[in-house]
Amino acid sequence: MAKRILTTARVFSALEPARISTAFGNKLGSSDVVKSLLRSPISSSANPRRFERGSAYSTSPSREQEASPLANLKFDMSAFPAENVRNFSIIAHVDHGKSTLADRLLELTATIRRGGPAQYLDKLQVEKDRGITVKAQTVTLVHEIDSKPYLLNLIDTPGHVDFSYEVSRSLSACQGVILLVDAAQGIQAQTVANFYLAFELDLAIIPVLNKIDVPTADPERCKDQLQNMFDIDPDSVLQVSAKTGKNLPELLRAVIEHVPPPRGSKDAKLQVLLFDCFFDEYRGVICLVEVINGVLQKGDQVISKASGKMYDVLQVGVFHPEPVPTGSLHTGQVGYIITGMKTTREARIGDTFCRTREEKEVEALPGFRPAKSMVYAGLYPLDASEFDLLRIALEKLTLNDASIAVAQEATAALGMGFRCGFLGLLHMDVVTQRLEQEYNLKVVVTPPTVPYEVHHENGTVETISNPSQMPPSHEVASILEPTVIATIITPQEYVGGLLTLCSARRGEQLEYTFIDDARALLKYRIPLPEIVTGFYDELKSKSSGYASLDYEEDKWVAADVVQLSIRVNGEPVDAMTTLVHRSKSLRAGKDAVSRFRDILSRQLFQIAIQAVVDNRVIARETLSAMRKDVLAKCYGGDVSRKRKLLEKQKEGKKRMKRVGNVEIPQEAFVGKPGRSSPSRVHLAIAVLHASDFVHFGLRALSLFCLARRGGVL
Ligand SMILES: Nc1nc2c(ncn2[C@@H]2O[C@H](COP(=O)(O)OP(=O)(O)OP(=O)(O)O)[C@@H](O)[C@H]2O)c(=O)[nH]1
Repeated sequence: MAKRILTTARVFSALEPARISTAFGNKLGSSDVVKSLLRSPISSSANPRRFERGSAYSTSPSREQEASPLANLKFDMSAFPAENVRNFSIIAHVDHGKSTLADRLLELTATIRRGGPAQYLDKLQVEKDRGITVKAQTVTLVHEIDSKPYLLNLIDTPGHVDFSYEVSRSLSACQGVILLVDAAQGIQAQTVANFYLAFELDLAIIPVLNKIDVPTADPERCKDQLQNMFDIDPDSVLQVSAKTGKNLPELLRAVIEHVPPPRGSKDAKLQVLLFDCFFDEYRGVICLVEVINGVLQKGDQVISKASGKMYDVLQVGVFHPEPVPTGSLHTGQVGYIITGMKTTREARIGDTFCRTREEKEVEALPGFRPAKSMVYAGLYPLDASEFDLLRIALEKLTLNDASIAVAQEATAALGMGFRCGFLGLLHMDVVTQRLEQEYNLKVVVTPPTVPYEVHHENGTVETISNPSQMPPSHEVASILEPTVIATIITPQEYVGGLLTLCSARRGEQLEYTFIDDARALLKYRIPLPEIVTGFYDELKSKSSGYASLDYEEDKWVAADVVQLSIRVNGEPVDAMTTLVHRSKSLRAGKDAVSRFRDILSRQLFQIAIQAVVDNRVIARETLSAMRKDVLAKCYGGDVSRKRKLLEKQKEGKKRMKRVGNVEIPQEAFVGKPGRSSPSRVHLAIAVLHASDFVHFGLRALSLFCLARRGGVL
């Protein structure tokens, strides 16, 4: 099928015999021609202030020392007409080497010094810790070929499925992509998804095999896969090593020769696409833009086509790799503008800016669909007194990441907190890690759930993201759940296990093809709730880690969904309420009560843990009472004395059962995301159920009194 669709793909023959005599590592970007295009150094006062610490673009002093001396020079943007501009992106599956390749390209063009920190563009602490890209980054490079200077705008994109929205947005500011494939791993699920993203946008695609230095690399097999899947001519595939730098000058030449220049006209009326933004503590919102037509200058007054608000352009610049003010951006160029916007909510991604006086004559660009939350979870401060700190931290995080949806909520078990919507489980994990690292906040995360569309008997429709808000079943006409189209690529020997997994997860098979003689591609429509409950982990374990997964949202379908609640000694634990498919409710109920039993510590009285669906107990576990050996001090064989002591103990326990309450450790509330559990979300300290420490004090006191009155416990 892919073959049929893709016969017209604009995949270019990337390779010609290397014509660049400069060896890898030469500072091409600082050649005389390039230098002449850079104006004199700007004064230190005009130097961009360092961006907010912890923000997407924060820089540490060591980073600045590593940055190119050219970062302190001012570009003469008019020296780069549109035909000398190339806007391109690197797209690939997770870990296929995008950020490493970006590093090498930055070094090759003398944008940063060689031997600096790895993955230069991955600036968030969480990106460095996990070795993944979360936020797309834009950087402007200057490169000279055949004595002609080019301005290259490179966007490094994330590879994980959660951030594919970020990729699609970034691609709208590009005319071409480097489709990077790990030569040892071959095509993976995100390779396919990203290829189609670029293909649908009609971008030039430069196929590149990376990691050819790895002994297990098999470039020929990968070329076959590219041909089978995407109809790419094997001779057009470039082979590089981002690690050693092999063939990278040729890659830059291929970009310049095969990515078309931006199509806009410098004489047309100003039209600017806003494709991303982030917040800087000192300068407010920084908008990342591509000038589609005309020339944008500092001091211009522009208007947003989406909101009708007017803004003065206070600063214009490019990232090289740190922000460098340029005073203007010309047709086709990608850079940033500062307009004095106060919040990132004001900057509508996909918006068009034009000159205020030309508003009527300039059309709005098509824009993007808004980011949608796929997974919801409750975030509660570990220490209830930190609620305000959590609110402030979430406000700050959402300034830089508008894809997090936040609404305040409260539960009896965990107190005040927030119900947050995320792009996926990894996104959720990243946000909780950032709360800890950047704001020193420890949070409890409840089990993730997906939104459901509830059609009421009275004809109204609402989307529910909190399971405890599900109306009683007699008020509900139908419930719809979201589904995704999942693409799985796996070595052939694991196909059987994965087919079983997909059908156990209520999947509907759409496609089953082979991408070469050893690997298969499976396409399934799977309900999203099945994906967020450990699907990825199971997929990896069933395929010994070899299968890869990508998914995109699909339609909403009717589902028999029920509310599963957990009761401890008859008291519902609202934070543990979940929505599950009826066919899975028994299994889920049994799992939940047995997990609870393992987590709860035994008390001096019996604890009943029940799973309830439609007011019916479907699973139960009983945690027996801890038994104090009241006979320990009773020497000799006086049976009646022993019996008396045991009777007293029994009586005491009965009374305790009535008044006693149960400590539920925080671990019980922590969600078990499918990909990786929020390990850093502090399971160490047990928190008290419902009421906090004051209540606990009172309870301890009453237990103590009881014990005194009962004589024996
Ligand atoms: N041997 C070898 N290793 C490489 C090469 N390119 C990248 N790597 C390694 O592969 C791993 C992943 O590289 P990254 O650059 O982080 O991959 P990525 O595609 O940016 O990852 P995400 O942003 O998470 O999607 C790192 O350990 C790199 O050092 C290469 O050409 N050869």
